[in-house]
Parts: sequence; structure tokens; C-alpha cells
Amino acid sequence: MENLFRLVDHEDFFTKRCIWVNGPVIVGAGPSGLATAACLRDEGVPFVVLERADCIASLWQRRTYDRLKLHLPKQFCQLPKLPFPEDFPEYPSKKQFIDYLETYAMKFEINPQFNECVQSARYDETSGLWRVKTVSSTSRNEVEYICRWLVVATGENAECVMPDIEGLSEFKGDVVHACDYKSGESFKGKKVLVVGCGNSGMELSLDLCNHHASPSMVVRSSVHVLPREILGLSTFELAVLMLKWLPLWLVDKLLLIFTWFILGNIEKYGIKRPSKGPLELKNTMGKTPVLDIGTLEKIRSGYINVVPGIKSFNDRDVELVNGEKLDIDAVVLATGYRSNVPSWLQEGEFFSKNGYPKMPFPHGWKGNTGLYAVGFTKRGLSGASSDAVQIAQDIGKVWKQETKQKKQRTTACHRRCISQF
Ligand SMILES: Cc1cc2nc3c(=O)[nH]c(=O)nc-3n(C[C@H](O)[C@H](O)[C@H](O)COP(=O)(O)OP(=O)(O)OC[C@H]3O[C@@H](n4cnc5c(N)ncnc54)[C@H](O)[C@@H]3O)c2cc1C
Ligand SMILES: NC(=O)C1=CN([C@@H]2O[C@H](COP(=O)(O)OP(=O)(O)OC[C@H]3O[C@@H](n4cnc5c(N)ncnc54)[C@H](OP(=O)(O)O)[C@@H]3O)[C@@H](O)[C@H]2O)C=CC1
Ligand SMILES: O=C(O)C(=O)Cc1c[nH]c2ccccc12
Repeated sequence: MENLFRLVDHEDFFTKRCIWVNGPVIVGAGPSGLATAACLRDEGVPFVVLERADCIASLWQRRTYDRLKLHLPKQFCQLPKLPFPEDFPEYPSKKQFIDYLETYAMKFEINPQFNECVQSARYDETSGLWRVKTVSSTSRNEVEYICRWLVVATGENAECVMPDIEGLSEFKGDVVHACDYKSGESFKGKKVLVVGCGNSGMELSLDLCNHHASPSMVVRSSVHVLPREILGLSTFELAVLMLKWLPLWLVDKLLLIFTWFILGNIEKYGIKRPSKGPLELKNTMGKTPVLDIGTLEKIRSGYINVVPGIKSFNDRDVELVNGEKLDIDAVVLATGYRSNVPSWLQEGEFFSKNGYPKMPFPHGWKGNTGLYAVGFTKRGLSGASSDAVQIAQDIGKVWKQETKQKKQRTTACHRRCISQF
């Protein structure tokens, strides 16, 4: 590592360093950051990956529940340049996915700077360079990285959404967000209110049931629930196949017809369907349909109670919008996630205030001034992979041109850097 300057604050014993990076800085060592790094490695472009956690794929390793499996078939979840092992099942478990990512990082020699949380990043017009400031999560040490390219790979799930519901802070039982829920074991015999009915709310309600807790799941608006498989084929794969030949509206209609035959009328259990079709809703609003892995059966048999929106909490119970009161012991907030980009990226042209690129898919991966975004298209791991490939090609083109020119000009001039070769 090269220190352009190093300050030691003697009163507080923390250091400030400034580092020139020859190549892009990638913020985030989740699947998106790893995929971009691997593709850059293939292009021969050096890079630095900054990660706030102490491991790769921290969402998967630290902030997901034990029973989690990928819910799309493996061919739609693998990262570029390394297929999943043959012996992986169609829906790999969380452990298998993490093992794959560890192998991936090792194969492409990706060694992130761990425990470095990016606090700010701004483009310096004068020098035409990005200034990326990090603070260590284990000490108070600060580093400023200076680079030409900045790849934002902090993800759509960077922060948990905590709902602001009247009385929630007065509730006396345990309240956990889905990101801190590991298993239903600690809820055995308890009455648990699960707030939210996306894939997290549905799967956690099932897990609670399997651990002999009594979940009530809040469905405040509407949601598309589809079977994970239709006629022995994964619903996602079937949709992808049908989209090759048919318009989206027709695929949506067909999916709902198949669903009706397999799941029946689920409105009678309190689960209203949105007026837009599942794929249209995913494309326009980014709302992922639920792929059912057994929750509906538990709802049908009465083990999971579906309830409408929440009015307020009291110290031991909850009042619903229909006036009904429920005694509960604990609350699981499966209320979703948000991007954290606005909290650190000082830029208002490419990213919008909600932390997503302003340009819709497929134009949202490249900004001006060397800024890129990977994994913000609400298209899961396959969307992240295709962003990564494009970003690496784009940077690689410029890199190769310039390296060629530089070689022609002089072979003596070397810039030292901390980038990984
Ligand atoms: C429970 C769950 C299950 C999912 N299952 C699937 C699935 O089956 N199939 C699918 O396609 N998609 C799935 N997804 C979608 C998910 O978005 C992807 O799986 C994937 O994790 C996205 O990768 P990412 O690298 O973009 O984001 P993340 O995995 O969230 O990685 C981002 C990384 O950036 C780091 N970071 C954030 N802010 C900073 C900062 N300021 N400084 C430094 N580092 C920072 C984080 O610590 C994190 O390690 C699932 C999501 C969830 C929540
Ligand atoms: N096995 C897998 O692969 C899994 C994948 N995932 C993925 O992770 C991502 C995040 O999913 P998830 O965590 O479910 O988040 P989502 O954003 O999909 O769902 C959030 C849910 O919380 C509800 N909600 C939010 N605020 C409130 C409130 N104040 N009162 C009542 N309800 C509220 C929303 O309702 P409303 O719609 O009315 O706003 C919605 O039902 C998704 O892309 C999902 O597919 C998640 C789990 C498992
Ligand atoms: O799991 C997720 O969050 C995803 O975004 C994966 C995904 C991308 N497109 C979809 C369409 C239907 C269901 C899941 C997905």
C-alpha cells in the first residue's frame, strides 16, 4: 500500500491516509461487486473493492435466515465466468451459495478491503477524479481513495426498512427485522405478528409455523403469489421461455391461469391480487411476486392467520385497521430494504433520491464521469451479472487503449498503486 500522506492524530490515535488507485474502486463485496471484479480481472484491469463488513456477501452471510434457499433455479443465479457446481441442486441453499461465492472470490483473486465503510464519494471536477472516503468499522482510521472510475455495488438491500407505526416503540415484546431473524426456534409457542407479505414475510411465517409458533401475517395491500413450479418447470423459467414468443401481458395472463389451477382462489384467505399482472408489476414497480414454497398450504390449513393493515401497537397487543385487536408476544418486521447510496454518494445526476439510477433498465449501469452502478435493476442476481459484464467491458476498452498508448510513449513511467493484479 502506498501512503501519499499519513496523519496520526496523537490525541485520539487514529490515522488518515490517502491512496491512489490505479483502476476502478468498487464499493461493496456482495455478488454484484464480486461479479464486476471478476470480469475486470478477465479484462486485465486492476481494482480495489471496499466492503463495510468483515466478509464477502455480508447480506447472505450475516443478514439472512437459516432456511433460505435461492428461489430462482441455479442457472439464473450464477455469476459470470463460473457456473455452479454440477452437483448443486436446482435451488441451492444459502450455505451452498456462500460456498460458491467464496470459491468465486478465490478463483478471481478478489481480496476486498474489509471493515471499510464508504462515508462519502464525490467527483472532483478539477482533477477529473473520484475521492472516496472510508472509515474503518473496527478503528476510527480514515482513508481517502482517489480513482478515475467508481463502481457502486452496495445493493438494493443495503439498509432495512423500519416502518413508522404508532405505538411500536411502546410494544413490550421482541421486535426484529427479517435481516436479524435466523430461525423460528426462539419463537416456539409464541404468537408472532409478521409485518409484510413479500418473499421474506411469507417464508418467515412458514419457518415460524415449522417451529411451532403461531404467526399472523399482515397483508396491508395486495400481492401476487405464484407457485414456484408449474407443470414440473420452474415458474420463472416458464415465464422466460414464454416471453420469447409471447407479449408480456399474455404471459402474465397465462401465469395467472396456471396459478389459479394450482393454488385456487387465494382471495378468500385475505390475499388480494394486484390489478397489474406479476411480470408487469415487477417491471414497472420492481415488486417481486412471491414464489410459494409452502406458506399457502399453512394458510389454508389455518396455521398462519392472514390479517389486514396495522392501526397501532399497545404494550402487549396490536390493533388492526378493521378494529380487531390481537394479543401478540413478538413482532417480525418483513418490511423490506432500501439502497443507502444517497447517504454517501455526493452526486445528483445519475442516481435519484431513492438511491437507484434514474435511467430505466437497460440504461442504468453507466453514468458520466466514470460512475457505474451494478445490481440496481430489480432483476436479482442475473441482472447484476449482466451489469457487471457490461461495466467491465466498458472500462476494459478504455484501459486497454490507454495502456497501449502509455507503452508506446514510455516504458519507464510506472505508477505505484494498491490495486490487485
Ligand atoms: C433474503 C433475500 C433473498 C434473495 N434471494 C434471491 C434469489 O434467490 N435470486 C436472486 O436473483 N436474487 C435474490 N435476492 C436479491 C439480492 O439482491 C441478491 O441476491 C444479491 O444479494 C444482490 O447482490 P448485491 O451485491 O447487489 O447486494 P448485496 O448482496 O446486498 O451486497 C452489497 C454489499 O455492499 C456492502 N456495502 C453497503 N454499503 C456499503 C458502504 N457504504 N461501504 C462499503 N460497503 C458497503 C454491504 O455490506 C454488502 O456486502 C435476495 C435478496 C434477499 C434479501
Ligand atoms: N428465497 C428467496 O430467494 C427470497 C428472496 N427475497 C427477495 O428479497 C427482496 C426483498 O424481499 P422482502 O424482504 O420480502 O421485501 P419486499 O419489499 O418485497 O416486501 C415488503 C413487504 O412489507 C410490506 N410493508 C412495508 N411496510 C409495511 C407496513 N408499515 N405495514 C404493513 N406492511 C408493510 C409491504 O407491503 P406493500 O406491498 O403494501 O408495501 C410488502 O408486503 C425481494 O426481491 C425478494 O424477492 C426475500 C426472501 C426470500
Ligand atoms: O429474488 C429477487 O428479488 C429477484 O429479484 C429475482 C427475480 C428477478 N425477476 C423475478 C421475477 C419473478 C420472481 C423473482 C424475480
